[in-house]
Amino acid sequence: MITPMSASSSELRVGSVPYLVGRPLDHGLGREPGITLEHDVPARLIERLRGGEIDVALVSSIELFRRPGYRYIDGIGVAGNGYVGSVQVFLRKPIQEAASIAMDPASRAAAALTRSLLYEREGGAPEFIEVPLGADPREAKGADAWLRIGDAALRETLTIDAPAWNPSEEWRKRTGMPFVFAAWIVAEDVDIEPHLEAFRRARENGRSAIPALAREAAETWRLPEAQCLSYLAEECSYDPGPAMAPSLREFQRRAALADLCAKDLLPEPVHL
Ligand SMILES: C=C(O[C@@H]1C=C(C(=O)O)C=C[C@H]1O)C(=O)O
Repeated sequence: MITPMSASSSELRVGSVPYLVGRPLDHGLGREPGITLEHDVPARLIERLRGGEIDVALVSSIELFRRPGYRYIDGIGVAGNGYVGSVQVFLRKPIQEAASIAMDPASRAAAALTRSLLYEREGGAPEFIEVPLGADPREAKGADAWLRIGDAALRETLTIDAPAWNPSEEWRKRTGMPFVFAAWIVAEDVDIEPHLEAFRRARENGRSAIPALAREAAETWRLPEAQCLSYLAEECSYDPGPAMAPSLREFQRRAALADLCAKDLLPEPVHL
């Protein structure tokens, strides 16, 4: 794979999600010397990380357990404390009765979480319908429910009182832990250490920017500012800290049981 000429070999090529939930962690990162920052949906970021087109990505935690050689920045990531308005399984039938669920094609972590939580459902797991990238899972033929992530899910949640099942809330009930949706995943042989300070600064700047981010989102989407703020500041957390590694391990254990990842990969944490 030929890398773009604009990225010199010493530049760290960083990817992040295009959703509001990524902003508190990547704030100003693209203006740091030696770093280029691009946004793309999680499924595409993973392809680009695997293909060597990017070096680091704020992306689906499950990827850590699907390929050897990754590391991750410890202590920071996109985590759900419980209910999270931007990761929803919207329902046409109650979750216990849904025979088929269409998956958001952009998602990898929420998709694996949903599958692993329903793996041992009483009466058997539902069928999971994969739809192509760019397609709307809501339109999948015959689906009793559909998973949606990101801004589209958040806006649907806050504007329509649609029945939904919340995977992150279910995870909290079952495990008592926050759920880590996304981590800064570092590709093999990438020298992240000289750039760690920039990632720490982005997190600090992002923390201070949360009220402004909530205000902007509320204006753009014509939503109540208080709800956007409670989404960013309370439902989501960006500093899972020492809870991060045990939560990731528990996710790996449960996902491996459902055959969704390797049970024995041990990605190394990079201390910030
Ligand atoms: C909370 C979210 O976390 C995310 C969910 C991801 C996934 O399902 O693969 C990946 C990165 C994050 O964007 C969200 O997108 O709403």
